[in-house]
Amino acid sequence: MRSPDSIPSTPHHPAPRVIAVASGKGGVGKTSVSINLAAALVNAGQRTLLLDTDLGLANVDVMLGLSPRFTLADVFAGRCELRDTVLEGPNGLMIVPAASGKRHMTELTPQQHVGLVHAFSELDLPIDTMVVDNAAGLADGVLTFCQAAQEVVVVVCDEPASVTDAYALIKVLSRERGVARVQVLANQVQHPVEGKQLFDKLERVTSRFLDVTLNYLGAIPRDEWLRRAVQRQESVVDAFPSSPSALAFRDIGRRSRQWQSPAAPRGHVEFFIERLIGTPANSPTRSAAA
Ligand SMILES: Nc1ncnc2c1ncn2[C@@H]1O[C@H](COP(=O)(O)OP(=O)(O)OP(=O)(O)O)[C@@H](O)[C@H]1O
Repeated sequence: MRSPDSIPSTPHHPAPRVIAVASGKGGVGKTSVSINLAAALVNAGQRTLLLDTDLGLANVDVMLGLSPRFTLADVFAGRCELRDTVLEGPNGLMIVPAASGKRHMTELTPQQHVGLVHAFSELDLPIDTMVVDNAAGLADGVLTFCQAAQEVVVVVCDEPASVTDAYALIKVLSRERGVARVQVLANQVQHPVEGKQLFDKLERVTSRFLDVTLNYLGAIPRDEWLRRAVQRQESVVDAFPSSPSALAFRDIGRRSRQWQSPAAPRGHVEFFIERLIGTPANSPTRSAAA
């Protein structure tokens, strides 16, 4: 990555809104949600970038049938700049892929996670929204990317471990990272009521023990069309636009403007912070990702 003295002056494009998708437990459909939410936002006319930060088990590129020339692993190894990793996906969706199976990529230091967050301020692309697909679990990288986003979407499904792990994630984000608002998305529901019941269950505990506001984004049905789309290496939004899950994603994407983003930066590590506060990019932590 570039050294601080070769950083260009203030970028031309306004700061995009950053949505971090996380779940605590693995396998609940977080990557499917990230891909389809990004595709739905593109459908709604937003210029969208999908960032895969699952540095140990990346799969956004595989799920979309893309063959990246460079990934984030190459950025950290100094083989390319962050901008070189950006791939063009379906309908102009931009994608920054991670690297699968590179064990050392899961061992990045907290400074390197922060460095990656700051490196995005230099990426002067015309983006309205960036969707960040996180790894499962509560590792430092997940917490840093969620903390640095304007919105955190926690994906839950109707399994006890999913609900307890989602609660554990929200608790750490709230108590240790100052996250004050979390969007909850129920996935793989059998019936719309099930999604709201899951949300109510989570909210009952968080409102009792944590200082965090939960907002219910809605539910994505368990849908055989989504599985077929995965097999075709496409988003269900593009492959089967009138399927139940595609309609639900499009509805959530359309409403995303009303999630009430905070107007001002929160004053800690944040994606595109330099652009939000309107000063030239110049952070000593920037070179940490190099
Ligand atoms: N709404 C849904 N309907 C049907 N199948 C789904 C749905 N959401 C996800 N799946 C299926 O569940 C499986 C896991 O999904 P996905 O890889 O998105 O989960 P994940 O939470 O990102 O997993 P991990 O954290 O382990 O990477 C996939 O095979 C996907 O096809």
